[in-house]
Amino acid sequence: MIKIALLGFGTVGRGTYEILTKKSENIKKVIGEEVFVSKILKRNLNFQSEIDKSIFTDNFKEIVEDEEIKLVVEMTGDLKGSYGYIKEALNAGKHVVTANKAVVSEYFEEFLELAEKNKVAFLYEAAVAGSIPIITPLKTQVLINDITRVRGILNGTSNFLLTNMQVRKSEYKTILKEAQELGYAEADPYDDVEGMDALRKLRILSTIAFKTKIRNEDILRRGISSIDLSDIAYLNKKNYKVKLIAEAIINEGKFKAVVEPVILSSDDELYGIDGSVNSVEIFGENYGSLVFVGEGAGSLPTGNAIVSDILDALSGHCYPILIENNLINDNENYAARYYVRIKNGLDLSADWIDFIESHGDHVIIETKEVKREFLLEQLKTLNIKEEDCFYARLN
Ligand SMILES: NC(=O)C1=CN([C@@H]2O[C@H](COP(=O)(O)OP(=O)(O)OC[C@H]3O[C@@H](n4cnc5c(N)ncnc54)[C@H](OP(=O)(O)O)[C@@H]3O)[C@@H](O)[C@H]2O)C=CC1
Ligand SMILES: N[C@@H](CC=O)C(=O)O
Repeated sequence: MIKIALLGFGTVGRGTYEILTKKSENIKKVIGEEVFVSKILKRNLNFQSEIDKSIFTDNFKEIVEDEEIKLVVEMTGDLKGSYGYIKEALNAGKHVVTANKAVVSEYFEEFLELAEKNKVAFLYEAAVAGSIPIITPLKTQVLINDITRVRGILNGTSNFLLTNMQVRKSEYKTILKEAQELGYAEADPYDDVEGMDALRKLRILSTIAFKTKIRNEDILRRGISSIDLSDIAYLNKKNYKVKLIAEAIINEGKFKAVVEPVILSSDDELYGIDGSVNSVEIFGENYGSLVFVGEGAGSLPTGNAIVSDILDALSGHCYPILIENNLINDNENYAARYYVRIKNGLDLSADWIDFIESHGDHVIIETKEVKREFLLEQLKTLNIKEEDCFYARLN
């Protein structure tokens, strides 16, 4: 019997436990032994449980000091706590599997080094794009294929929000509440709607894909919280959709990386990716693009990615990642055409504007191709706060 411990028993922890229990016979066949959850860490032990309460603990020492526990699954979402748990578990010679993109994106290289030093696996498939197996195939792809671009919808909550605003014409706040109730959103949904969560996932994906260290602070970010139903109605009329897109691209030793709302026409690969579904496209020299699609959040979808990692860690099926490039950040040259919605009544005769249309108390602008920084400067000059306007890249 192989003993493992779960840290956290919320949306993801419960999904993981359910799959491990339901599929225990298959898992035993592959691993050769029963994989048994012997401890579950929680902060609050005063709760109703359908499973034996004696396996719950609020004391991490009971897990890290138990030599029989070979693998720890971190699913707490707490940045500070999880950093300590993961570090201690790796140093204690235990494999670690996590769903926590906040901690992975912050301490990625440190955890990889610790895992290597202690000869254990450190796996994080569930931290990027929920159910989609992307990390594992990407690690293989980079060995045989130069990846030049990664692009995707990496946050289920914001996609659920944008889809439902468009389809049901419901208000932003109503749908965000639903996403929270469905267990899609982060503890602080700011991370979802302001693009932080997608940025962390892009940091992990692009670091692996481009074999270079791309940090959270190397990525430009703009969220969707200032969108309103007037933007959706305007875009809908033109048969466009807006999506929060994460994209990183390399060109001649330089990279650009951004998370921002993008307006898509119906011929775009990501146009039909709706609800809490995510999609990742990778572009490689041996093919045009590979597209991965699947549920981006939720209990069983994420639990599925966790259990896949548990199987890989226990059976030794883990490729390392390579960091061998030193690409230069070229975000200052990031340029695009933008849709901008701002209040009416401003003096807007400017040569960066391609098209302008008045809609009651606001105007809609389509810009010429401008540097992103230039657009932000123009908005500042016009005295427009970021939260008082909505802008999105025109694809
Ligand atoms: N929800 C989703 O769809 C997805 C989530 N993730 C990631 O998975 C992780 C977990 O998310 P989710 O399951 O939704 O979160 P939940 O809030 O539903 O559950 C968190 C669990 O962790 C426990 N916990 C929190 N902090 C600590 C701590 N310091 N020490 C011990 N236990 C702690 C909580 O215990 P208690 O209740 O006792 O406080 C709770 O059981 C996060 O990193 C999230 O980003 C990744 C992909 C998808
Ligand atoms: N909050 C995240 C959960 C999965 O990573 C999301 O909405 O995508």
